[in-house]
Amino acid sequence: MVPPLVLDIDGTLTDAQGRLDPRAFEVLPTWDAPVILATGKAFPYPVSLCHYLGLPQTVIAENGGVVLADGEVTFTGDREAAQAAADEFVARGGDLGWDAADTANRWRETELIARLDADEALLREVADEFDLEVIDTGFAYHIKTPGVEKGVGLERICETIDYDPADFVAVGDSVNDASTFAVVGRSFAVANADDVAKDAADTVLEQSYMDGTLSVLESLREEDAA
Ligand SMILES: O=C(O)COP(=O)(O)O
Ligand SMILES: [Mg+2]
Repeated sequence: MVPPLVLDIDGTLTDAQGRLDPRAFEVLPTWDAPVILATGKAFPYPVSLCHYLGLPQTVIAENGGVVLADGEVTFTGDREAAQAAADEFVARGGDLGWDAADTANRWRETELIARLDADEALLREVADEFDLEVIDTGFAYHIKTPGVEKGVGLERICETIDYDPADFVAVGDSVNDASTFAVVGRSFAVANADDVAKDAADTVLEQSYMDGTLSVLESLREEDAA
């Protein structure tokens, strides 16, 4: 049997611009074990991706703030505190960087994000005053509750499905994947990963983005066939 997978989305199943690599449609629907998408994106993004990939909806969104397994959703993280911090950031002259529709945040339930061209120093200063943290995933700054992590979300999912976190193989690219890497059996950072993810991973891959992820999936299939 191939092992279950917990896969980051941006930087891991995408290219550098965040566009989904179409090879995901070949390899993920035919994976013969659970595939969990674990992302910093808002809940609708991984749900839609599961829908269009034809995968069961088992997802970790908002860096662990939102978890869906077996038709049940759970939330952790203080969205109101994140909103208060964001309002204060704007009051002090900051700009989250989104247009009026703000599709990056409008469905967020446990945290908020700012564009990478936002004033990082001011964002960190304000977040600190609200006992929140700021993480830089390489795709956005997340204003989040400390302790809300993808790895905790995976542990919660494992309480409802018949697997242990240690059964999983993880692939990821950034600081928000380190907690996943800490609880799974085997972890891989793609070559484009940040230093935190590289340090946390068991293995740093030679290839970047989906090329790196596919190299892991191919070798897992070879191990299974051997
Ligand atoms: O939302 C982000 O900032 C990054 O998303 P990811 O966790 O899927 O890489
Ligand atoms: Mg990522």
